[in-house]
Amino acid sequence: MPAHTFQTSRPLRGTIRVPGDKSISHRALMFSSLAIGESTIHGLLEGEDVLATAAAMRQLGADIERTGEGDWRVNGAGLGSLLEPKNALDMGNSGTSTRLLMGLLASHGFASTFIGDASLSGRPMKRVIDPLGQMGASFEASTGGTLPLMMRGASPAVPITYRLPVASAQVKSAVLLAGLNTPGITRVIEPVETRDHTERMLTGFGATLEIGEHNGERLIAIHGEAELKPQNVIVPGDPSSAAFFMVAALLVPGSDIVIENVGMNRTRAGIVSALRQMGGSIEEVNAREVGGEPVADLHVKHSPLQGVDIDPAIVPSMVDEFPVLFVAAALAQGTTRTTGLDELRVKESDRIAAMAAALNLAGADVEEHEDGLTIQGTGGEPLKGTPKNALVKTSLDHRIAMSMAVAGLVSRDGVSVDDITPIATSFPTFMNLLEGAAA
Ligand SMILES: O=C(O)C1=C[C@@H](OP(=O)(O)O)[C@@H](O)[C@H](O)C1
Ligand SMILES: C=C(OP(=O)(O)O)C(=O)O
Repeated sequence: MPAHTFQTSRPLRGTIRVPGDKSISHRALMFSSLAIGESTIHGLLEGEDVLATAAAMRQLGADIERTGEGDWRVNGAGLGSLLEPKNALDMGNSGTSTRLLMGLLASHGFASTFIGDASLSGRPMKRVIDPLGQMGASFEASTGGTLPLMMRGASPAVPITYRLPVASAQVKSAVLLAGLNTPGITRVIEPVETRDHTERMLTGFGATLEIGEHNGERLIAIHGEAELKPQNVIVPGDPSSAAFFMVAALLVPGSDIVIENVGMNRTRAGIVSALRQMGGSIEEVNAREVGGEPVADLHVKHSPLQGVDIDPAIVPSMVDEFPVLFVAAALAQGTTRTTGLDELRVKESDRIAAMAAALNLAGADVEEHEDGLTIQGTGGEPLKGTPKNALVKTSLDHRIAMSMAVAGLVSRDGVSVDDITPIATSFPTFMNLLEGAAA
């Protein structure tokens, strides 16, 4: 467990690029593995979560090769031709790998076992077991529906119409991926829109999807027994990773940076709106489309921030960015109130409790509620930092580690975190980029 102390930073300057989008990288590997023939992927995130997906797709019969930095080549066997895995599929720390692959394999007629680390083994899987069970898959899971878990897929599976009980792109995607190899039409109703990479990318790979409306809610229909065609995928930079540098540059006096090539998909870009609402100067330059996704360079300058009430309707479009938003709020002028964050309690850690504990330890004024935090900001004064010999608990959660790294940049005595290894799950170049930007 390598601990690390993050100290006051010089201004962040220059132009940086964050690694490829994690959600898109997982899907690029999965969908390429289902297409017959050779796909290429450029800008793939080479973080541990995505590497877990690559390893699993290899176990299922895909031929996957790294040809250069972020460049990958995939030869897929075709939908329905995946092989029964000989060993358990090790999903590491990754909820996305687990839930999307469970969906995909639910309509393949063989058994697979899913295992993961201590964090992933505590996360709820009933949310995918329920709809996939309705489609015909059967399960042996730990009591409470957690990993380790054995699933036997159904062949043929039964198409269903499923209304999402939680706003989750992972659950939506699991059902749609199960629908790919299911005769007929599988439908998902989404009361609250979540990230739409699965819909966009499956369409790009040649599947037939219809997006409509049902009683005012978003309806996605996928035609089963699809034939996917190989693609050249270009992965845009991850807005969830860029968020750490946005907040760092807003908070550290004198900062002025450009973060190039950041994905600005409407269903992901809530953090930019929220930080602007707080008074942050974030300018979108050179807006363009890359690989079917909107992308821009973000010019971020140090700004005094104001506390705000965050509208819970924005939550799905920035669900992973709340830990670092809490850090921005801790340095803002006045009170920030967040609500509707129940889903944060079932991420890699309970991110509401973990950030309340971490920020309070670092000298912030944070009150925890059932579904959010209320934070009294310092008005730009540095946080005190963690007391001597006290460490922030990161609980196998990369986003807690990186958020508290940003807090350390604006602290008097530094912020010490107990373990920085989880950062490699989503952002293996974080430490180098941070050092470079503040050099
Ligand atoms: O579909 C995806 O790629 C993801 C969906 C979100 O999870 P939920 O669907 O559980 O909210 C998000 O937190 C995760 O980092 C990636
Ligand atoms: C929640 C996250 O990922 P996952 O669910 O894939 O573990 C995340 O990256 O913040």
